[in-house]
Amino acid sequence: MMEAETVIAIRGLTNRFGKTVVHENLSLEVRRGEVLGVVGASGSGKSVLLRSIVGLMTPSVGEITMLGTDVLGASVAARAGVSARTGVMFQDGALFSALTVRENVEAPMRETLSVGAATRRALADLRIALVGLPPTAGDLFPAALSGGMRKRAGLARALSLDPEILFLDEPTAGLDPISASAFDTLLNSLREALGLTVFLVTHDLDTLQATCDRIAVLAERRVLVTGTMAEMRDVDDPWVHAYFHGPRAHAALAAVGEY
Ligand SMILES: Nc1ncnc2c1ncn2[C@@H]1O[C@H](COP(=O)(O)OP(=O)(O)OP(=O)(O)O)[C@@H](O)[C@H]1O
Repeated sequence: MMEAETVIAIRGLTNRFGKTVVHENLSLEVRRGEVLGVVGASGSGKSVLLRSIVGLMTPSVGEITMLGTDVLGASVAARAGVSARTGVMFQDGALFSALTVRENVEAPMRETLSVGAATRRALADLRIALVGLPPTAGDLFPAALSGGMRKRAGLARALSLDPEILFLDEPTAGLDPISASAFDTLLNSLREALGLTVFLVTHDLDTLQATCDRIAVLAERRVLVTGTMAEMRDVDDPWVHAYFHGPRAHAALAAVGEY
């Protein structure tokens, strides 16, 4: 079998804030087409890792290659070229409250695509339909949306430029279990339809079970272990054991008949 292409390679990453060392010599690879779930205790540096990769912060030390570009050493233009091939959905959706959903989805296009207003609008409406929002949602402001709809709107904006890699920070946090499960289903169908690579930060064991090919555990300032959900159950580490054998893990696995 051919090895899948590596689309993100992180080597020797160190992040510190003053005396706090969040990451030290961290390495991780993400392969094309996979959904990689990133888990770890609160404060283990999941968000800092995501922010380092997408260029929202500059790591103290290390190398990050994304889609073949050394992003930390790249020119602003090269960096922007890589960003245009990725989409990011932040935990609260991070929508502009003064813009409608459609305008939010159009925002990344305005900076990157040289297309007219009508085409931009049509592309935005396609994304809105893709994430399962009704056509009327395009004219609404974020404040008028339910939590689940706001997540979908954030996802539509992350998909604005038809990205190859999608970054999701806690996409199901704050959703009721039915909405969370609907989001997992949506992610699976989009991933299939669009051939996405997904970097997913989550605490949600049901989401890990339902969507991820591989899991990376952040602990001790690095990626302690990577593997499938099943492999995580055999990892000999107190945090990993507690997380993947706790009552919530049992419930998540029981739901799919694996326990
Ligand atoms: N801009 C910053 N300045 C100083 N410290 C920061 C900054 N951003 C993050 N940190 C620190 O880095 C550590 C990791 O934070 P991060 O938000 O990545 O954790 P996390 O794993 O995403 O946690 P959670 O699961 O609670 O969201 C924390 O100790 C945090 O206080």
